Amino acid sequence: MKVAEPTVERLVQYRRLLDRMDRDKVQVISSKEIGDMLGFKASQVRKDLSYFGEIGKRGVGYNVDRLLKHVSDILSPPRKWNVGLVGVGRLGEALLDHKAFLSDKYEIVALFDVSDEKVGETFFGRPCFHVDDMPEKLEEMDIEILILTVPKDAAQRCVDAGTEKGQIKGVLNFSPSSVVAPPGLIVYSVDISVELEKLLFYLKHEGTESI
Ligand SMILES: NC(=O)c1ccc[n+]([C@@H]2O[C@H](COP(=O)([O-])OP(=O)(O)OC[C@H]3O[C@@H](n4cnc5c(N)ncnc54)[C@H](O)[C@@H]3O)[C@@H](O)[C@H]2O)c1
Repeated sequence: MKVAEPTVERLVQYRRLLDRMDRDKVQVISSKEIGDMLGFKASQVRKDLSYFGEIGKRGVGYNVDRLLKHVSDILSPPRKWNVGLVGVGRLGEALLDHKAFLSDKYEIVALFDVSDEKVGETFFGRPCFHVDDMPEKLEEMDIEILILTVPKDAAQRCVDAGTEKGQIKGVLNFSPSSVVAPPGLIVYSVDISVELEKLLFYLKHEGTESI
């Protein structure tokens, strides 16, 4: 099923909000309330949530607990993904140290680098291995996702090493370079400067509705 990226981004926001509501013991929530809190139209919320199967009843609202489970199941299967982070530099360490990266859906279990000062060390409780040992370590530690926080020129080599034994399914690429991926591998690139440019665009065209 092909789902547009803005829809997935909204689903992530729904899950965060519902998680908070659930912890606050809120039992029922309407599409209008969700929309008001997140800055979306109620019709958009209803459309997103019904796309994967009807769950709420018109005029009654959604049961928070059920909707949270529904959205969580859509976003990720009920399992925990092991993640490897490649490039333990400024950005890599900042990500490792951030509580936003604590989740029951994924866990960074191993680190990879080329620096003699880092290989063999432990960072925030995770062992750092040499990139040359990546194919074996990924298999051994059942890692299926890579986060790349390496310099631009190193990104392709890391993807190649990561996919050598064919078990990597997804790559979150922070380096400012596009990489060639074998068929079936999902590469998702994140660039804060691109996001800032998008923000500047919307500020320039004030009143343009963001998606
Ligand atoms: N996407 C974003 O918004 C964003 C923001 C900041 C930085 N970046 C990018 O993230 C990357 C890392 O930035 P940084 O400031 O942390 O750099 P850094 O120099 O502090 O860290 C890079 C790390 O990668 C390691 N490394 C180098 N070659 C490697 C290889 N072949 N295999 C494995 N590890 C290798 C280095 O030893 C170092 O530990 C850069 O490409 C930078 O442009 C992206």
